[in-house]
Amino acid sequence: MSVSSLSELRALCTDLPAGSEAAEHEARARQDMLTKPQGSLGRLEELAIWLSRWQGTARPELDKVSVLVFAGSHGVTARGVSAFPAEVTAQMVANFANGGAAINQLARSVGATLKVVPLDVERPTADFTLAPAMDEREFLQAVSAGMDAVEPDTQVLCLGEMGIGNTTVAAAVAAALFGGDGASWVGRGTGVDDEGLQRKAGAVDDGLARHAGILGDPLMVLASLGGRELAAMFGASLQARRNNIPVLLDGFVSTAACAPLAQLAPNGLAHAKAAHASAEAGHRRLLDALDLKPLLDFQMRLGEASGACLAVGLLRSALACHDGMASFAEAGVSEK
Ligand SMILES: O=C(O)c1ccc[n+]([C@@H]2O[C@H](COP(=O)([O-])O)[C@@H](O)[C@H]2O)c1
Ligand SMILES: Cc1cc2nc[nH]c2cc1C
Repeated sequence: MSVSSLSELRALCTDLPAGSEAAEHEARARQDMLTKPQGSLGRLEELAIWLSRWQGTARPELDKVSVLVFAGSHGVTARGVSAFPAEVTAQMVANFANGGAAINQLARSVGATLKVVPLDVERPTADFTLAPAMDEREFLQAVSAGMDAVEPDTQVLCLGEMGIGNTTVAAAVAAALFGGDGASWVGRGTGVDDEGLQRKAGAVDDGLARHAGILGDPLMVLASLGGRELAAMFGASLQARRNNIPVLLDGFVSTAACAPLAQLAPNGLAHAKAAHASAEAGHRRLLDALDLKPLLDFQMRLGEASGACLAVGLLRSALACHDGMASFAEAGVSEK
């Protein structure tokens, strides 16, 4: 689908389906009949019920798990904000294609299909400290690419990215959406030293000052301070919602990219779970601001949808119980 104006995109974001309350209700009733004290499987129960709501059935399935990794390049890398050179983004796209990256192994290990979508990686966005990262046309193109990448029969979507410099970009987006200065949102990303960390905070502060006039508009924030892969993840999360597809968010960058949806519509991210708490400094604060509780805390800070992929195993375990357990009546076990 090609979104041709910001107003069209805004309208799409405010008219979102809410999932099936009936399926959620039925799934909860089933959980309460299974041979365990009610609630004793904790968040595993919640996951099965969440999948039921968004798949619209009390017996959800995970035969088609998709991992989308969007890649983009960033003008702000000129400010020395990453421990790695900008060309690593294109090099890693080649590595994904050759099957050599972490996400290739993780996706295979959980039976997920991996699609990598490079977005003009040879043409960086503008440095957001000097100009809007993307103009409206470029932004809408990236959002549309994200929407188009979502296959409607997907049963769970893992959303991730690759883009040298994008933890600075994500910090700028988070600061613009939720307030606070650069220093309060930046982290070490791929491993910058103390001076690099200061350069990151300075870049975010300069970006906030340059774009002060649009900070109240979540879509303009994403266009002006974001990047193509962030815009695409936003588009993919929107398209997933339009198709009632549950989403696993990955780390700081993936969460920041999708955060505007929560500001544009009440419960805009109800179809999404935070798969993990990234080791990137700002992630917990961002998750708190969005009222998202991470499923895992593995000190991961890779990106690539790696954390999201890891959480697919939890979903499979949740459904194994939801599907396979006997009820008290079936098993002849006495209730309390
Ligand atoms: O999303 C996260 O939590 C995350 C935390 C640290 C690093 N990353 C990945 O590292 C790259 C960005 O780091 P940097 O230092 O270049 O801003 C980018 O390719 C991300 O996928 C991602
Ligand atoms: C090697 C490398 C792999 C990555 N994957 C996601 N971000 C990355 C950053 C680097 C530097």
